[in-house]
This record gives sequence, structure tokens and C-alpha cells, in this order.
Amino acid sequence: MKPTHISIIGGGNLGVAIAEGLISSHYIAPSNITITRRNVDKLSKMSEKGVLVTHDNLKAASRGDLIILAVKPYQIKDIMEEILPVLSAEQHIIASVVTGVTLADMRSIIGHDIPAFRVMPNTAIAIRESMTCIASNNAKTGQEQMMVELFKQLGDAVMIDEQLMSASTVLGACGIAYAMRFIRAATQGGIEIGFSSEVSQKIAMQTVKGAASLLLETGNHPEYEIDRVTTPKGCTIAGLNEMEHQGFSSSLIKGIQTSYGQIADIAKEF
Ligand SMILES: NC(=O)C1=CN([C@@H]2O[C@H](COP(=O)(O)OP(=O)(O)OC[C@H]3O[C@@H](n4cnc5c(N)ncnc54)[C@H](OP(=O)(O)O)[C@@H]3O)[C@@H](O)[C@H]2O)C=CC1
Ligand SMILES: O=C(O)[C@@H]1CCC=N1
Repeated sequence: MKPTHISIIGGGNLGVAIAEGLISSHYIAPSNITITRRNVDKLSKMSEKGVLVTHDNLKAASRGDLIILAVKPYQIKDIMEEILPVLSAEQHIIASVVTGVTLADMRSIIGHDIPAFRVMPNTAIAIRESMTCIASNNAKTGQEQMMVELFKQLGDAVMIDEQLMSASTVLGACGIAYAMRFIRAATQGGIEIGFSSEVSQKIAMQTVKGAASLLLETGNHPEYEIDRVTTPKGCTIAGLNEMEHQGFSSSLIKGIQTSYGQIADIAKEF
């Protein structure tokens, strides 16, 4: 089971990233992807790649069997109301990547029969390296599996309980920004100890990639791998302990909690 046409409503940062990932995965032909936004001029790169571009959400919705809503939280209600006349429980799956908007919120507009999903990817979906969390509670047989298989083409994907959707937003989607800030800060440190900014960033990027790959490929715990680096009386443990004295882990945990708390405010925009 596979969607025949995917329509992405909201061709912004994430909507375009999803389309780019789909194109490079060859999961579906570009001519079977539609992407919409009001300012279609900004989607010219998508048109060049063979994706159908339009400002007409109704046309996009009737064309697609999987409709991905990738607009801002305060815009999704109007969009669902707009496309509702062409939606059918037999043809369509509606998937929202919108932060803080629940399946119950979606059902309050589209009703109970149309299969609805919440999907939380991150912008690495553009290069097929997203971690995508997915939730649904009215999917038909095979649809959950189809969604997981689709998003596994674009990185890794898991079904989660909807209660954890906000947590997945923070850890996975916002997490890209947190990891970027680590790389930026490490780069700045590298410049201070002698590297040019280009070389410093290259070392920081490849080191983070290597660290993540070590954990992914071995299944080891981060502290096990840290133990392998920290020579007794060495420079790693000295630096690591100073970072902890300055609140490294604590600031990350507190940032994650603050980000999580913010989702309640975003949810009020629906
Ligand atoms: N960015 C990220 O990393 C992530 C974002 N999300 C969620 O994804 C959603 C989108 O985020 P993001 O891509 O960053 O936001 P953007 O603002 O970049 O994209 C939203 C897009 O929706 C388009 N849009 C607005 N109104 C309409 C309409 N009536 N019809 C068609 N398109 C419309 C806008 O274009 P125009 O004004 O031209 O119509 C815009 O390009 C948000 O709800 C966010 O919470 C989730 C995970 C990660
Ligand atoms: O910052 C935000 O609100 C959105 C949701 C996750 C990533 N970007």
C-alpha cells in the first residue's frame, strides 16, 4: 500500500523539505506530488523539479490521496475548512505536521471518519535523515504501516502515542536547532584555539556526525563511549567537567523543558 499522489498544503520550510526528501527518495514521482502556498513564486525550484505547484488548495486536496498539512498552527483550521468539501473517508488520509494541534482538534473540523495522522518530522527530512514520530487513532488497516514505511524512506520513523507528540516535537524537530547550536559553539571554541572558521566547522560537524553514528551503529550508551575517550587525568575529562560545572547538561534539559512548556501557548493559536 502506497499513496498515489501526495499533496502538501503549505510549501514553507518544512513543506518544501518534505517534498525534497520525497523527490530524492524516488518513493513517488515528482509529478505525483503537489505543493501549495499563496505566494507560488517562491516554489519555482519545486516546479523546476517537476512537482505540481499551485495556490489552489481544493485542487491539491482532490488530487492527493495523502494530504500533508504544513501550515502554521493559526492557519490549519481555515485550511481544513477550505478543503473539507472535497475530502472523503474512502480516498483521503490527512496528516498534519502542525505543532500543538491535536487529533481531536482536527476531528472537530474534518469529522471522525477521515483517517487523520499527526506527523512530526524535522528539517533533515530534506536529505532523508529525519527522525519522524507519527500518531493516529482512527487509521484504517495498513495505513499506519504505510505511513511508517513512507517516512522511513525519509530517515527513521516510529509510531508513538499521541500524548507524546509535543515531546517528540521538542526532542526531534526543535532538536535540530539545538544540535546546530552545539556545532556553532564548538566551531567558535575551535576558532579560539587556532582553527580557521571553515576548518573548525568541518571538524565540529564531522565529529557530531561520528558521535551519532557510533551510537546508532553500536547501540552503546553515550556514557560508555564517553568513558572510552576520557583518559585519566586527560584533557577530555577536564573539559567535560568544566562544561558540566558551567551547566552544560542542565541547560539543555532546562531548555527542552521550556520548549515543551511553550507548546501549550502554541496550541491556543488553533
Ligand atoms: N520548521 C520546522 O522545523 C518544523 C515545523 N513544524 C510545523 O510545521 C508547520 C510549518 O512550519 P514552517 O514550514 O516552519 O512554516 P512556514 O511559515 O515556513 O511555512 C508555512 C507555509 O504555509 C503557507 N501558507 C500559509 N497560508 C496558506 C494557505 N492558505 N494555503 C496554502 N499555503 C499557505 C505559507 O506560504 P504563503 O504565505 O506563501 O501562503 C508558508 O510557506 C508549523 O505548524 C510548524 O509548527 C513541525 C516540525 C518542524
Ligand atoms: O519552533 C517551532 O515552533 C516549530 C515546531 C518545531 C520546529 N519548529
